[in-house]
Amino acid sequence: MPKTFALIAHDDKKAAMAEFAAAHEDVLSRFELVATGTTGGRIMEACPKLKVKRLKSGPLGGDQQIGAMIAEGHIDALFFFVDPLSPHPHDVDVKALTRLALVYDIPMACNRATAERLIGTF
Ligand SMILES: O=C(CO)COP(=O)(O)O
Repeated sequence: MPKTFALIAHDDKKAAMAEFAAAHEDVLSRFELVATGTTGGRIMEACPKLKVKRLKSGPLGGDQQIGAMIAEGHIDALFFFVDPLSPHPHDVDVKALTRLALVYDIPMACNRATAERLIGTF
């Protein structure tokens, strides 16, 4: 059974996420991928080889959906490029998601520098 990665990026970090995914397209293509709605669309535009299951957009519940998948044991790593310089209306959902990643001890990369190191471990 292939492992599943969750990919999420705040608006100011979506370009970085698309670049990251394109740089690691071959590695990512070996895994099941889920993403919040807009992030998933950007990744698929940048990476024709990747099939990404798109959930709801973050502010409309996508972060919560990924949190639920973590709680149910369906996520093996979380790549969440967080923008620490902008306010987000769904900040409580972001916090709930990162909290569940901590509760369930899921490898979590919240910036590109960490993501580059984490992806190298798979
Ligand atoms: O808001 C997000 C993460 O908190 C991301 O959602 P989108 O990928 O739909 O923009």
